[in-house]
Amino acid sequence: MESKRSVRNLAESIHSLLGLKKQLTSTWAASVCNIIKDLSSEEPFNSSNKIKCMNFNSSENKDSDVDSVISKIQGDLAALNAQLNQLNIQRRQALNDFLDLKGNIRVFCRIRPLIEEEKFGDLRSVVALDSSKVLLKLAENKSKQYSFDKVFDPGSSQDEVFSEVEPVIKSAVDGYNACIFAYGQTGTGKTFTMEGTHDCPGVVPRAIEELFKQAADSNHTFIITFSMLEIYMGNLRDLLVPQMTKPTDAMTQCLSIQTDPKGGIEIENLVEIRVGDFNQAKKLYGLGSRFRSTASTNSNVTSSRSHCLIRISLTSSDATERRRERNKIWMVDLGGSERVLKTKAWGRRFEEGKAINLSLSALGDVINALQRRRSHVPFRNSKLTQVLKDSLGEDSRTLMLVHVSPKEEDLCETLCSLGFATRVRSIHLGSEESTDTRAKKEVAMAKLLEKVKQLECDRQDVRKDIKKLNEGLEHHLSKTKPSSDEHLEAPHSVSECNIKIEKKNAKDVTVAPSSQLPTFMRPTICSRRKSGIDFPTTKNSHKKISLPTRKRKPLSIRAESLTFPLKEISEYGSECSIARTTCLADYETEYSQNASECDIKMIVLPEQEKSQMSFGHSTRSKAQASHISTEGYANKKTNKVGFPKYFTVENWLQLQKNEPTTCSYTRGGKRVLAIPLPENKIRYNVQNKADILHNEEICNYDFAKKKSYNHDKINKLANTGVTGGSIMEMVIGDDFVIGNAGSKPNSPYEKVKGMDETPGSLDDFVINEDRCSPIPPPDMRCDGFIQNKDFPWATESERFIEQASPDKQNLPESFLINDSWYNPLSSSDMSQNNTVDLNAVSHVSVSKCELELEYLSCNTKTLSEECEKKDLCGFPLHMVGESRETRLCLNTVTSRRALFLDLKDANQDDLTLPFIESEEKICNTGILYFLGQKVQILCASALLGLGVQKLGLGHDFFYGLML
Ligand SMILES: Nc1ncnc2c1ncn2[C@@H]1O[C@H](COP(=O)(O)OP(=O)(O)OP(=O)(O)O)[C@@H](O)[C@H]1O
Repeated sequence: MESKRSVRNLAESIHSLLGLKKQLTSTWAASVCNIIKDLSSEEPFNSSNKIKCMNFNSSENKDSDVDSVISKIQGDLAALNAQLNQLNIQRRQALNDFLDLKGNIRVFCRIRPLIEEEKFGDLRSVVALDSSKVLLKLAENKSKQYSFDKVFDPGSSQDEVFSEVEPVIKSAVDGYNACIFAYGQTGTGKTFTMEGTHDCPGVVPRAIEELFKQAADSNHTFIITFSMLEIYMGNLRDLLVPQMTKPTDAMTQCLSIQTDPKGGIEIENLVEIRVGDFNQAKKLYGLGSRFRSTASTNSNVTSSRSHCLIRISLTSSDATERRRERNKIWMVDLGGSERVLKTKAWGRRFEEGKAINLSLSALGDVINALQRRRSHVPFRNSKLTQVLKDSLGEDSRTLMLVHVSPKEEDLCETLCSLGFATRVRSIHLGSEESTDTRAKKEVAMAKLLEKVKQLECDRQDVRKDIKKLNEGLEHHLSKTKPSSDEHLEAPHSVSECNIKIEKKNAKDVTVAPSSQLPTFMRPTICSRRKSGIDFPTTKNSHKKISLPTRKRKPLSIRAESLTFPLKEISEYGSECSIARTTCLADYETEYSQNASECDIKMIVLPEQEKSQMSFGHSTRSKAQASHISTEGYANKKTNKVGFPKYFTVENWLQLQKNEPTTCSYTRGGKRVLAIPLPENKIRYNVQNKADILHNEEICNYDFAKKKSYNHDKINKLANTGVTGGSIMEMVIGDDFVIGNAGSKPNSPYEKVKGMDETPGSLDDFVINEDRCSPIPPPDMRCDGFIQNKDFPWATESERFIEQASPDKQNLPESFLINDSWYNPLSSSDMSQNNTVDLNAVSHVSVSKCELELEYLSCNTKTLSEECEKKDLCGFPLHMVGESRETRLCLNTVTSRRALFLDLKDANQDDLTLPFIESEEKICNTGILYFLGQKVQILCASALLGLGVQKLGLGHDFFYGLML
């Protein structure tokens, strides 16, 4: 009887599936496969079987009953999933109709309430007439009216604002790009709307929360990643990576904007962290907000001095009905427009305001061009418009929240803001609608919204049923005795089934020949097939891989990034990802609705770009570590490649907290990654081999036994972002080299290879280890450097001690350097007391490099006096010298060094003026601090024998010094 019932259930399931054939997906297919598999284990129901059944013992009977129940549940599950998908489609359709009626670009206006101290005058220039109109009082008997999609009066709550944003977030779950930005005069409440406060969270936290909710409700597997950046004075800054604030911090590199042939925008080097839930995203948001550039101005105590952009990317490879496989939401808190005359900003504040105004006017130009449907839209005029390019077009949802101040004195600014917002709004409206049309539209929209809500309720009910059935299924499965391993591994639910496919295929990824696509875009296996490239050979290549038939998708569909869990590979729980990998549907790429996860996820990597893969998009300090790829250590023989891994949020936050000095740079044409190592694990012995190799934590290399090193451990460390005081560096490429960051003077590695040569492999090092000798380093140059405060030999005393007494025995109390006495014991006191107490150490030449150090003899009180004596200016920064080299003399209390720095690449005109004329201003701008840090790094690197370093500061920087 049970068997018959099962067959009937199956028939029902198949019937329901066929009825909804359009929505068939691979996950459904997997469910049906399970049912069939279970049924096939049962014999056909005939008389002989009946006799057999009669002979079954009781336990067999019981098993058979349970199997039937399982089959039934699975059948029901398949039917419910079909229903759920149907509901999803209907909801999406209704939502799209609703948003289409509303318009792709919607503009809301929020009027800030008067704050306590402003209430005194209570002269309001702008008032909300109704939910869509504002009235601006221009003069006694003159006013102007503006219409918007929604007007939020001063009393409106964050809830009310978000209720209007919500549909856009829902639409983003359906694969639409979205851009929500807050615009307005400084101090009008943009940050309040976007970020909110702890008690009244703003749009960003609410949107992220909603996103996770919607993603969970959608019955699809999503990969959600979080990035945050700011555009400060025309430069992009990653807000998830702290900017350099200490001399020992890693140098940061620029983010660059890339455009694909279809106009899609990607930001190279931007840190992208996978977030599993709202709380994780919130933590990252908190981290990013901390690093944002804010300052007090006359208009706002905590004025944002930059545009802050939050990007949430969603990827779902199993939701074929989504608009795109990978889409993104930008949430932008624009810097406030301000009239410099009014804010009386000067110096840096003035420059910031200018940069903000410039980019806002570029945004205005773009919007103007879009509005007039010009053939040329000037996206390239500012970084802001470049970044938002693909989110401001027709195929995306744009939401602008214009903020205005109610104060009469802000009338001019309010007029500008409202004018700008009206222009934006007219992009989609063309001419103003009649009241009748508008009323009809409102009714239609209300109906659609009601329908969406109803469908969401239905969806919720179905999901509850699915949950119950899944629990029942698990319960019954646990009762059944596994008959084979295969049975044990049978996926219990649809989602588990997906994961299994992903895991399996992740192991089978291989390398394939190059393609013409830009760095951040790679063809999929599909495009390889089409272009005649062989299917990759895998570990299991003897097994023929059958590919499902493919259907063409519309050309506009693009799969940009695919990520999948690889739990058994990474014990840190981080997810493996083919980050920044784009396959364009119109670029030789076939895309299939029915393609298995395997097909989509096998990404072809050009051979010569193997080593770039993990770094192509993460050339910046900690971003390096976040995306470090096992492929950096790929075994050449097997050609096997791993994937870059997203940092887990916890690891990332931990990393920021401990402020490690992870850094990457290029040396001798090789990419070098320096990662922090656990504290107290490395023994420093200048006279010996690369100390790093003695560290059991890092590698098993034993010099005596010449055991080989351990790739895995290094990989793990790189991926977990172990923090601590010491650093190892490695060259990422065909092989890797490890050595000591900071290039210890007597490093055998340097001795063997020289810093200006391509670093050798570890084997080179081992072969030559006997030749190491404590000879001072050769004259060296390199493109980058890393310095860590915890390197004992980074201090002058160590270095001089080593020079004076290599074996550290019989240390002299002081020793002579160039006719001056240096007391190593006094150095620590000096730094603590912030005084300069050296006994006139002058002109220490570090090897043959072009950098000279001069130590001054003075203390804090007599600093100026001493400087004058030495014919130096008493001000913190002064230019000395002329001729071929520009000599910059830094003489700060803390650095207690003067440095003659080679700045020949810098523009002389830029340099001369500020240093001589604007010392006070320099102090006030804060740039000096930054420059000081840089110079300190240079000092330290000179002491380490690294030679001349470039300052890495453009003309903009020096221009800034003049302010
Ligand atoms: N709707 C509101 N309700 C209560 N307080 C508000 C509201 N809008 C703004 N404020 C308050 O006004 C002040 C300025 O707001 P906010 O910093 O968000 O302005 P802003 O537009 O982001 O300024 P800037 O462009 O200079 O960064 C803050 O103290 C904020 O709390």
